[in-house]
Amino acid sequence: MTLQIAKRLTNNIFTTARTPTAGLFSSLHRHYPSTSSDRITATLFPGDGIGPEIAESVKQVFTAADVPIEWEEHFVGTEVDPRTQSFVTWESLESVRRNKVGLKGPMATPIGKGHRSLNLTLRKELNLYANVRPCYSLPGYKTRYDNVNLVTIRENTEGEYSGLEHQVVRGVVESLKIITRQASLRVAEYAFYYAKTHGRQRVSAVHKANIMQKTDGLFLKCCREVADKYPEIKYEEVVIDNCCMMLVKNPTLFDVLVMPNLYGDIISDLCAGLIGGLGLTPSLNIGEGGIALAEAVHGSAPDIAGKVSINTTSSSNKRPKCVRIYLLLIFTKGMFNAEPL
Ligand SMILES: NC(=O)C1=CN([C@@H]2O[C@H](COP(=O)(O)OP(=O)(O)OC[C@H]3O[C@@H](n4cnc5c(N)ncnc54)[C@H](O)[C@@H]3O)[C@@H](O)[C@H]2O)C=CC1
Ligand SMILES: CC(C)CC(=O)C(=O)O
Repeated sequence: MTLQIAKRLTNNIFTTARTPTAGLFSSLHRHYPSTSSDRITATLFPGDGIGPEIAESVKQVFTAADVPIEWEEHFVGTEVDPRTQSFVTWESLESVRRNKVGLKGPMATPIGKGHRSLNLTLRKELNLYANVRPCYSLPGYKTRYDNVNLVTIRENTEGEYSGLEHQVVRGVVESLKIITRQASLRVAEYAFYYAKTHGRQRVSAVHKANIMQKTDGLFLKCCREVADKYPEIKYEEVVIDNCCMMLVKNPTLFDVLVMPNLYGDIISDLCAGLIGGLGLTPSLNIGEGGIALAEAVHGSAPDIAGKVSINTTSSSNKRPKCVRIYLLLIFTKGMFNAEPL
């Protein structure tokens, strides 16, 4: 039944998405076995703000669709766990490590104060090194562009989000941007492997190496090294500011984009805007050892939480939110075609 629903939905949705649906279905087969005795256990973090509302819909959809899945629900703790130095508990991390697959709602982080970001804890502790964010125009959903079909792949563990900030003297603070060869190579490897296994033609590395010569320079060097191993994939480099302009002017100029952490955070929101908003874009955090933790691109949206106005496609679109969430999962399951490193 799951596959029938998936097929009907994807036939409607993916006709213009030009995604390799055959691969999508084989991956669904792999991950949703046909016998109900083979149940998948997945970790579920309802998260904050609109997160619990979304999580509730996911559960309802999966129950209605008879998906053979058991949710292992985990909530953010009320006290800092000394083992993680975060409100994310050690038991939650162990659940994802054990199940290898999970879905997380958005988690709020206070601005400019407070505890270690919950998202950063998950990404760093679970080594979720690549954040894959596909962005496709949805048929029937009119925006300025009809033909967006790109994927951003964001380095997810370091860069500007290393969480290393301190005061040098009063009135002067420093934030360290860390770029390592190891993390840059593995995200570049993932991007090229993803491009190859998804029939994509081109990988663009997004950077600001003209100014950040050492950090972004190393990132580019790693991308070039990996590019040499994939002669069949066209490789190019685009400066981040120019990339923003090109994306807004003509998103079809891009295929797969790989970039350091902060740029990926910003560019993926920009891309969501191209196709209608943050309610439309899924993402999958890929970790070492085959971990895959799916989440939406958006945050906890405190401004609309509890108002039953979560925009899952758009306020003017009548597609129910549960369908959108189901699609999100189908999208993210499709990403399993690229084997994690
Ligand atoms: N992966 C995660 O868990 C993320 C968490 N955050 C956290 O979320 C909190 C709120 O962050 P914001 O900057 O406000 O970003 P946000 O993504 O939560 O919201 C930005 C705007 O988009 C709207 N929006 C978001 N999701 C929507 C949806 N599904 N349907 C309709 N409208 C939607 C919101 O109403 C808001 O106007 C912060 O604490 C932030 O740190 C932010 C981004 C990602
Ligand atoms: C709060 C951030 C670390 C998360 C974020 O902005 C994102 O996932 O896009």
